[in-house]
Amino acid sequence: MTRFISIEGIARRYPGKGASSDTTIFEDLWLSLDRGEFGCVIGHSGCGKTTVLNILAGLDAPSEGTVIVDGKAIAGTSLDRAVIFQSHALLPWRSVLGNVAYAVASRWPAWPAARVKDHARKFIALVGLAGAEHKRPSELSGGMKQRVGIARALSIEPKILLMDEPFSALDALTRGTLQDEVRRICIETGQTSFMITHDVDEAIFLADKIFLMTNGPGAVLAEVIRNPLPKGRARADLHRHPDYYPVRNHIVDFLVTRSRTFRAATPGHNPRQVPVIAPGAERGEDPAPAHRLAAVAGL
Ligand SMILES: Nc1ncnc2c1ncn2[C@@H]1O[C@H](COP(=O)(O)OP(=O)(O)OP(=O)(O)O)[C@@H](O)[C@H]1O
Repeated sequence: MTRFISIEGIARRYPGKGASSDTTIFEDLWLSLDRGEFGCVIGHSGCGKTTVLNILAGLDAPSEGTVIVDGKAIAGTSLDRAVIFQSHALLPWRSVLGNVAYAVASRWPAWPAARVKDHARKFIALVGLAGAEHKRPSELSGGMKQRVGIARALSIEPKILLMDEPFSALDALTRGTLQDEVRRICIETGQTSFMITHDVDEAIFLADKIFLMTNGPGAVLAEVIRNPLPKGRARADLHRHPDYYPVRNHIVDFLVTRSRTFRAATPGHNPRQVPVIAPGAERGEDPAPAHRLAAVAGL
């Protein structure tokens, strides 16, 4: 089956200082997403999550391996891949409309100004900022700025939305509201998305697939969790679903212990055949071994 995003055996190494050998941040990483899927990467600081996202964005290049998006190997940045960072990076001298319209005009340079503005307004409304089009970034709250960042990224109708901890700088209430909006928009628009988070609940709420990375250096993709929660899940009720704690406990156990010991404890691990598991999918049983799916994370 052809995957929409296919990361094929990538590694990232940095040269060592002086005579010392190279440092391998992660290696032999294989993972894939189908069109319209939402993937989240979880792993400890330094395992290379941002590096993977930067490689997908074309901002960095792998030392080995290839990334294929929609059938083509990526080379450099592209408006097909939009990135939302933790800090919003808005142009301070432009209004909300100006910031989003700037991206739209870059994507479709031949469009007349009125069409660019109409298109930008549609996405500003989609993130709940209708009425704030004329405001400058200095007049907006952190949450509103991040909404502008989301509108700007979505307005160019990217093939992939890449998000690097987009909500981590926001207060809990705003974070929750924006998680709801991103989920709604991604489902409504069929947006393929790849996100880094340290927040286990955020991953369980948003993701179809959760990629668990071991600690770096020399990190590997250990497992892929196929989220067993129903598509129509609501954030407020997440903890009431019978599959919620099995998934959460599995991820937390991984982060607390197995992310550190995984490589030594799993000598037969095949990075191309990473287990795909759905903890708790058949309720009340020991999750991990019982529900290993036959599928693999790579090709
Ligand atoms: N230019 C560089 N030269 C050497 N090492 C680098 C360079 N850039 C990044 N690294 C190292 O690569 C590793 C992975 O960095 P990365 O930011 O991808 O990790 P991360 O998992 O996203 O971490 P965090 O969760 O803290 O954001 C880190 O140990 C970092 O020090």
